[in-house]
Amino acid sequence: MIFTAPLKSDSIKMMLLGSGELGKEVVIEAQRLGIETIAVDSYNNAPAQLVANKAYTINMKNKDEVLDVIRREKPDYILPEVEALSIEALFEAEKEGFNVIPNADAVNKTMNRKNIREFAAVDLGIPTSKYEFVTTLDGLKNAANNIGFPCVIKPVMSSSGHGQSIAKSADDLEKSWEIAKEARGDASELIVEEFITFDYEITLLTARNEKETVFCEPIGHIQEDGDYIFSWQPMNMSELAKKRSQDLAKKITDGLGGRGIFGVELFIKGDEVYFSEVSPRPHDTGMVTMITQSASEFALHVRAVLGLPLDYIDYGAGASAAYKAKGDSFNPKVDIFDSSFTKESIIRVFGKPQSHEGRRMAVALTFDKDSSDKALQKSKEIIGNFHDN
Ligand SMILES: Nc1ncnc2c1ncn2[C@@H]1O[C@H](COP(=O)(O)OP(=O)(O)OP(=O)(O)O)[C@@H](O)[C@H]1O
Ligand SMILES: NCC(=O)N[C@@H]1O[C@H](COP(=O)([O-])[O-])[C@@H](O)[C@H]1O
Ligand SMILES: [Mg+2]
Repeated sequence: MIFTAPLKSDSIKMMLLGSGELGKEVVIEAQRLGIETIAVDSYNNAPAQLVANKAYTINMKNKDEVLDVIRREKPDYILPEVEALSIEALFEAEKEGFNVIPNADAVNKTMNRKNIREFAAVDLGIPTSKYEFVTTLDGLKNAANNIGFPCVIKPVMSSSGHGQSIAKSADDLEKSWEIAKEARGDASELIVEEFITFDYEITLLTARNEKETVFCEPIGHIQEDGDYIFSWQPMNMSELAKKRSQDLAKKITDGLGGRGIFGVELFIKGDEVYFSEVSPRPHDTGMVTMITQSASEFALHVRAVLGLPLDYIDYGAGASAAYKAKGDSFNPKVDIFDSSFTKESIIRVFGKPQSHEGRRMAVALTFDKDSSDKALQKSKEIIGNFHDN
């Protein structure tokens, strides 16, 4: 195939539905290939809007508003970047002939834990934790009893740990019920999951188009309150666990179909691999690829979307540490010492217009040719030296 690059940026259009830190990097990579970018989100000056050709601020959960920007701009590709958006609009857009990445059905399946869990466990026969779905507090109590303690309770629609809790005993269930209600997604239905005492967890970035599927080296990560704080690549795994992880990722991404990169989240215990969930888009833990790979997960996403070859060079080991705001501000600032800028580090400040406690605002990326442990240590040191202004 020949890729005819647009030499001025108005002949291929990509629209991002969601414009956070991940979308910002996608926009930059698309623009590097001459593509026109349109960044849509529910607040002004979202990170990707700061760098895109055009920006729209709309209610992303409103079908008509989403369809309106799509019909007005007529993008060649629509890239959902957040989960909280009108899925009806994506189905309708697809019906009208627009190209949703990877496809509306995959976005629908992955944005709802019930859909993706049943697709993986029932339709594809992939190993997962034990699970039940509930809609009432009594239902939750029953399900937790069946599954056993500790168990993990999550709204079927939520991300970044919102509304999620671990119940250690029956006494915790009412609190878990309340926590789930506060979630930003649809908290009317919950999943109760067996707590997997994994040795470690990974994101297996998997890029696919019609011609090939490419796996990045596995990314290990640490989550706090259901949100990632550190990631490193490569995660040292047994050959068997790695092979099983790749086979599982191939199965789930082939099942979802379409073009793009996917973040397949897996729990590993010995050589056993459990599927947790999958993002049909770049993954936050995958920001580390901006320092470890010649083509980051964002560049691979853009290439996969365009149907271009997905090969790249692995430079070595790296790590990422997320910087989260300590307080609320309309003029957020952070002090970063000179010593954070080394030949083996990259600092990315997202440019979010507003901070609130716990909001991810920046990331430190570090490189170490041979050791992810050393890279991780360096990223922890750098982030530990960030001071709220
Ligand atoms: N069944 C489980 N057993 C053990 N740990 C779990 C389980 N489910 C979730 N966790 C822990 O909580 C983290 C977040 O869970 P999950 O990925 O389902 O939520 P999320 O809100 O979608 O997160 P994100 O959007 O950041 O990927 C997991 O990465 C894992 O560390
Ligand atoms: N785990 C999903 C994830 O990391 N998504 C990333 O966070 C942004 C929202 O940030 P905000 O909540 O600070 O607005 C999203 O737009 C996306 O870039
Ligand atoms: Mg997750």
